[in-house]
Amino acid sequence: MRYQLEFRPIARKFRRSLVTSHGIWEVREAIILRLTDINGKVGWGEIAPISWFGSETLEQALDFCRQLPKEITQEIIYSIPAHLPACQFGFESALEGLGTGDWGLGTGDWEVMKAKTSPSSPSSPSSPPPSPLTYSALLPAGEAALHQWRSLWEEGYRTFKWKIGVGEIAEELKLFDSLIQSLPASAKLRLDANGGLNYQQAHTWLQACDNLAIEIEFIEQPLPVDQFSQMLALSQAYGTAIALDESVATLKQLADCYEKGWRDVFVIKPAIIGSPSRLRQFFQQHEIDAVFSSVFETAIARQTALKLAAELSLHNRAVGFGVNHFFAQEL
Ligand SMILES: O=C(O)CCC(=O)c1ccccc1C(=O)O
Ligand SMILES: [Mg+2]
Repeated sequence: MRYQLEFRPIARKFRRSLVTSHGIWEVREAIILRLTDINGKVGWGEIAPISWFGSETLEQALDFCRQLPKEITQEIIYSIPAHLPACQFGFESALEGLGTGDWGLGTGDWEVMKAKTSPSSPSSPSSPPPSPLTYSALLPAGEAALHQWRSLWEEGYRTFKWKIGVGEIAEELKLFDSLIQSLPASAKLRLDANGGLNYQQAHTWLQACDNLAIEIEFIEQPLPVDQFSQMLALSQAYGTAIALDESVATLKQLADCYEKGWRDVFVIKPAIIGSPSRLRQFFQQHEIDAVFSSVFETAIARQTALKLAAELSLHNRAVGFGVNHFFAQEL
């Protein structure tokens, strides 16, 4: 079977810029692609790389799309190289979705699709859509988290994630204390350092979490990717769980970390990890404690990512897809 390929770059501006220990992120760029078979059946895909996280760059993804013929085959799609993981995801999910109309995305039209995936569209709700999954809401970094959680709580979120390793540690520990004090007892909180702590600071944070009366669900990626053995030591030294995220950005990294003995939490970002079929294979072979997470994709990649989450997550972990409040407008 041959599929006609079309693709378009898109850009969406964050309502509030995303602040992590990697810096400030203002605009989410991605590529939307459409496959059409000879019967006119359409499949949508989205390539949403994050190069600072370990995937290809948007430019590399665009170059890859541009050098493809106008008509492509399944063989081409399943042989996309491992250094283009977001492309593997985008093309494979378009192929998988061919002719399906799940979640009201079953349109063949670019303009209709554009409206459906825009942040202001009612079909990309800011509250979680009905599904067996529970959702975690991403709080803004710094002090803004102290009041922002309330509106998210009202939308129905009960799990929250707060970025750390962004400001001064003493200041952040104070804010953390205030946040813990103000959150209802039934709320769950996870912390995400984006690799921004040093070994000493990681000890300080884990100690602070272990000392609380309530449980912090986990600390995500406390140390940089090259400090795997230190993170393994930390995960054995503290009661608070540690989740790897940047360390397992791609399937190869996921397999490597598992091989090297990681049995704590794994954050899985389906849209950048690589081929969905190989991700399924990995989950068939290994029972891992996985948390599925967004990369600020549109409803197109989100649909496939959440389908994978519903299929593959074993443990009762909220998925990190409560992020729509970060988006405002299309560019
Ligand atoms: O996982 C979540 O809860 C929200 C998504 C998120 O934090 C994120 C989104 C884009 C890029 C990196 C990250 C991250 O987890 O570090
Ligand atoms: Mg993270």
